Amino acid sequence: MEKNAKIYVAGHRGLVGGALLRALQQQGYTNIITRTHQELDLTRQSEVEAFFQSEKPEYVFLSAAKVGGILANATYPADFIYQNLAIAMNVIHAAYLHGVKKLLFLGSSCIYPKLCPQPIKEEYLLTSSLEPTNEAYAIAKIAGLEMARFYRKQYGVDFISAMPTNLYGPGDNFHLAHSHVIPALLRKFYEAVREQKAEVVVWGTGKPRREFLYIDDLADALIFLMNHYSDESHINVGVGEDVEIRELVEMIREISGFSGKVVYDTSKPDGTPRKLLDVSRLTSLGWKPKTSLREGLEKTYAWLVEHYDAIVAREER
Ligand SMILES: NC(=O)C1=CN([C@@H]2O[C@H](COP(=O)(O)OP(=O)(O)OC[C@H]3O[C@@H](n4cnc5c(N)ncnc54)[C@H](OP(=O)(O)O)[C@@H]3O)[C@@H](O)[C@H]2O)C=CC1
Ligand SMILES: C[C@H]1O[C@H](OP(=O)(O)OP(=O)(O)OC[C@H]2O[C@@H](n3cnc4c(=O)[nH]c(N)nc43)[C@H](O)[C@@H]2O)[C@@H](O)[C@@H](O)C1=O
Repeated sequence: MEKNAKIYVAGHRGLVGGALLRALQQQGYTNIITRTHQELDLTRQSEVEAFFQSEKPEYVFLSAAKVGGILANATYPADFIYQNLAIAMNVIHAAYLHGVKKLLFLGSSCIYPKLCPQPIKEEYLLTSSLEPTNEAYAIAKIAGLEMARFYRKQYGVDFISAMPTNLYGPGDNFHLAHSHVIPALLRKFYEAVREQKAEVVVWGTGKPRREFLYIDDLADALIFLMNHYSDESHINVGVGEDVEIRELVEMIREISGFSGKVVYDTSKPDGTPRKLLDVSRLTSLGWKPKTSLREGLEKTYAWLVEHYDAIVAREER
């Protein structure tokens, strides 16, 4: 990407899009275009085509999506499949129609089978059944990455797909019911300390393992891929190591200073037992993450403490 190239970051107010915007600006990219969800609903085909027709972006990071944690995915499967299919279909097709030089589509490690061999290589896609709690979202994301691949095959366009592991960091969604595990637990422990609660409730058995990538490292990886990767296969983006949810809980408990009881609510789903990505394809290109889990959690906790009142006020509106 040339420093003055016209770059569209879709979903720039989200966790990923926000970090991408910061990283692109820091790296000296000067011509970035954005639209809020309210200004441009990417599920509306004619609006998306009109936007591409008038703006003619050269590069597109497709980081807009309907996103949520395990419970949101399991509770609203129709919303997850409809919105994510529509966004992928509309943006990828409009990018082809309007001559976008390169597009990066974002999926997620949940596209792989529930009981996949570990660590998960890119080629394990579609080799057995999906995890039921996020099947609808995974099917939409698989459709998106396959669409990018088929457009490359038929039309010769440079569309690539990245599959990140679970992400976290400043600017995440901290909603107690709809968010992912790290923002939910950071908030639960912070509130327990602040309100002197006796216990913190963690969902599931605590036995599943998850791999976590800090959001600024992801943004750096995505810009790296836009500049250095061009292949029909999607590519995994992660750190190559994972932790048990119980270990994560202990780290967050320590950071928060909470000394009460931790209770596991086993009526809540565990989800897939493990989804550790094989990141050798990415590391062999010369990219690796910089932020340890402990450091990333500390930074995100500090961010939450600073923004807690604003987060609560926004939820109450
Ligand atoms: N968070 C994670 O752990 C992971 C995320 N990913 C992928 O990264 C991408 C971004 O996720 P993340 O940043 O976490 O998600 P967020 O929910 O933080 O952000 C998504 C953004 O997309 C926007 N958006 C949603 N629907 C529409 C729409 N119809 N039209 C226009 N804009 C829309 C949202 O705007 P608004 O809020 O106004 O609706 C929001 O700004 C997704 O593709 C996801 O699959 C992959 C792996 C893990
Ligand atoms: C990124 C990824 O994210 C989702 O999949 P997930 O990895 O299962 O996501 P999660 O972060 O919500 O949970 C991870 C683990 O943590 C446990 N857990 C404990 N306590 C809380 C808790 O308080 N909140 C949440 N959300 N989880 C908790 C929880 O029970 C589970 O065992 C999908 O949206 C999927 O589509 C996707 O792409």
